Formats: sequence, C-alpha cells, structure tokens
Amino acid sequence: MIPLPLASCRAAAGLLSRASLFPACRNTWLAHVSRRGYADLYSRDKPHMNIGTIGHVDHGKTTLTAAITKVLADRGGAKFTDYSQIDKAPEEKARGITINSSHVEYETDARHYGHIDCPGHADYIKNMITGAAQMDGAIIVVSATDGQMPQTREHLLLARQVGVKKLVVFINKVDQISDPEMLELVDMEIRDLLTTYNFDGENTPIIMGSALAALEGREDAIGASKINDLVDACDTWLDLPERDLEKPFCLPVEDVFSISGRGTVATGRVERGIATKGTEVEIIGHGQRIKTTLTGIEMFHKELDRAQAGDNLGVLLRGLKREQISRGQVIIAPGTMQSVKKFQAQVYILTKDEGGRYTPFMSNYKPQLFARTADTTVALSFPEGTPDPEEKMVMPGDNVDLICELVHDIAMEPGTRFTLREGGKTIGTGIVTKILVTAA
Ligand SMILES: Nc1nc2c(ncn2[C@@H]2O[C@H](COP(=O)(O)OP(=O)(O)OP(=O)(O)O)[C@@H](O)[C@H]2O)c(=O)[nH]1
Ligand SMILES: [Mg+2]
Repeated sequence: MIPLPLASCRAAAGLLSRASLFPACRNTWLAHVSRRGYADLYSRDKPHMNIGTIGHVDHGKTTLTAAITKVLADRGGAKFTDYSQIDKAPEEKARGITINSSHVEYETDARHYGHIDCPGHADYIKNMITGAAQMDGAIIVVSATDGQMPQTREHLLLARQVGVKKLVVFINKVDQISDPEMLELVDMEIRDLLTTYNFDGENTPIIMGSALAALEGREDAIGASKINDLVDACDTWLDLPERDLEKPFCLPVEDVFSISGRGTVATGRVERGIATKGTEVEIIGHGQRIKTTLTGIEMFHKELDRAQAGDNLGVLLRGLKREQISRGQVIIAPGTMQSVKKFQAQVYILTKDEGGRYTPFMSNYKPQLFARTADTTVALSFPEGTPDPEEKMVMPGDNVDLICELVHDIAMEPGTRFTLREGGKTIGTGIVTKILVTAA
C-alpha cells in the first residue's frame, strides 16, 4: 500500500468534498463532514482487507459483527456499531433477521478491515453472494447449539466459488453449551466440512465463544477475550490479497444513488487496477456502453484521490443520470472488457446434499446466472460435437462443459466465475472458458 501525502489530500478534500459517497450515509452525509468543512480522510497507512460474516440464519453473524466493533472500540480501533444499527431496516427489525448485507469498518494494530455482515436466510442468498464476492477472507459463524446447517454448507461453497481462499471459524453461543464434548464434536465436524469444500480443515483457526456475552460486556472468558482471539486469528491466518494494481481498472457496480447537487454515485469493490479523479472510464453491460469521467472517489466517508484494487468505495460519475447506470454493470478502463451474450463454461452442478437439484436437467434448461454483481436468465446447452445433445442429461454432482446464452448481456471474460440458481437454490457454479458472442 502506498500512503497518500496527507496534506495534499486535505487540501483537495477541503475544496471538493462536501458529501460522502458511501452508501451507508446517503441521506445523512452532512453528519460526516467535519466542522472544519471537509470530510475525514481515509488513510492508507495500514493494509486494507475486506472480510465479513457468513453462515446459517440466526447463528449470530450480526451479533458478532456488533461485538467486534464494541471490543475494538474499547481498543481504539473502531466506532461501536450496535446490533440495531446493522439490521436497521423495518422488516429486518420486525423479523429479527438480516436481509441486506451491511458494511462496518474497524482496525487492528496490523490492518484496516472493511467488514460485510451477510444475511443467512436462504431467501436472501443473492445478497449474501454479492456480499461475499467483495471479501478477501471470511468469518464463518456456526452456532454450537445447532452445529453445521444447510446454509453453513452453501455459504462455504459459495465463498469458495467467489474466490475466498481462507476462513476463520467462530463457534458461537457456547454460553448455551455445558458439555465440552459437544464442542469437540462441532470442531471436528467443521474441520471435515472445510476440507470437503477445499479449505484447509486441519489448520483453519476455530475460536469458540459467545458474541452476545461480548456485546453485553459480560463473561470475559467467553466474551471479549474470544473476540480478541478472533481478530488476532484474522490478522495472522487470513492472507492479505494480492492486489491486481497493474491490470486495467474494473469496478463492478453494486449500488447506485444520486446526491442532489452532486450527481450520480456508483458503489462497489474495485476488482482490479487504479483510477484517479479525472480518469476516463466506460460503463458496460445491460446493452450499454457509455463513456464518462470519475469526478470523485470516497471510501468510508473519506475522500481519496485514487481508487485501487480491493477498495470498497463510491465514485461520482460526470454527467450521468441515475437511470443510466445500474447494479450489475461494470465501470472499466475504456475498451478493456466486453459485455457478453454467449460463452462456453466449465460448470459444476451441485448435489441435493449441497442444496442443489434433486433431478437431472436437459438442454435448454434456463436458470438464473450471477456473475460479479450482475444476474440474468441463461439458457444452457451442450457444445457442438456432443453426441445426442437432445437426449443428454446432466445429473446433480456432474462437472460439465456448457454453452451459456444470456438474456441480458453482462461483462465477462475467460476466468470470470459465476453461480447458477433456480427457485431460491444454488444449483451450479462455473467458470467462463471461452467468449462466443459479445453485445453489439
Ligand atoms: N445465547 C446466545 N445467543 C446469541 C449469541 N449470539 C447471538 N445470539 C442470539 O441469536 C439470535 C440471532 O442472532 P443474529 O446475530 O441476528 O444472527 P444472524 O446470524 O445475524 O442471523 P441472520 O442475519 O438473520 O442470518 C439473536 O437472538 C441473538 O441475540 C450468543 O453468543 N449466545
Ligand atoms: Mg444477521
């Protein structure tokens, strides 16, 4: 990471920044502008990493997220964000579940973390996928009272699929377990499961504690001290991602909104490359190819003069209307990627035990395809030369070569990973091997 010269940032921010571009503050940006008249500055003096909480519904991801900010706030490395500030939508409060993933930030002595708290409920897996797609590492939360559950497995598979290589496990709710053998059993079961999904089951740190005890400031031995252990495990076990700084700029659009008087802002995580204020970019996908300029860049309410791979940020786009850009498109260095209608891919079809289909499918099956932050319906067929393509069946558990034809074009290239879903279930995961038709 290259530290920015602070004085020059301050000067720039003082002149230009009156608003925060980050989504959490879209309506309250004034609150984030300091009395001196400029937004606080994001400092790159520590390496930045994006992590988050994943796992089965009700296992304690949001409680743990709040507890981490509390314990680190006591150490001076965070602003305490209470449970009700994370699950803040009325429907989330009424149902006591997370629906939208939310972002918090904190820092340890070694690193600055952006943390995404994902929903566990099967109905909101789409939000979990877009959240996990932004993570460099993850904390999987497993309740000691339940052990592994369907979304524990599905989230492990999806995390692997979207490129998360290492995890830390937090076995939660140990305040409700009196038999130590039970905890040993959960530990063993999770290590097996990690290995099944190609994570390092033997060496992955497993921390056992109670997020609620930590959040409520009681029982330090299973509360705050376990949160400290968890954060230490993240610092030491999760590898800082290699940033693709040298590659052409690419920012998949996660959300879009407008700030009156300033213009249209797109948010997301920079997948690769660097862009500075004033850089010319292109927005592609959904039948569009629009040229524009980045006129502002902001991360965690702080002005930046450049966006780089791994940053989770908001960008202000010159002269663009809110309707001209949407989630699923990508903002790229002009001419460096194509929006694709048809491609060939290697696809794994999940078994029913992995939450997938119970039955085989045939040519012209049409599930929903998710790639980066985009999703669209896709028609699946077999490559030329397949014997009896009309008769061929794909069984759950198969690894197959497929032709994928998209209803709406999305930005893709060989190596792009995607997920197939149908009726609320993940049914397959794949990787693009060859582009066949690009959008006009
Ligand atoms: N006893 C006990 N209860 C806990 C603990 N951690 C969380 N809970 C409770 O478990 C319930 C679910 O917690 P959440 O943090 O909302 O779970 P979640 O994983 O975020 O749930 P979703 O986001 O909806 O998937 C709440 O009632 C919490 O108070 C714990 O360590 N011990
Ligand atoms: Mg939650």
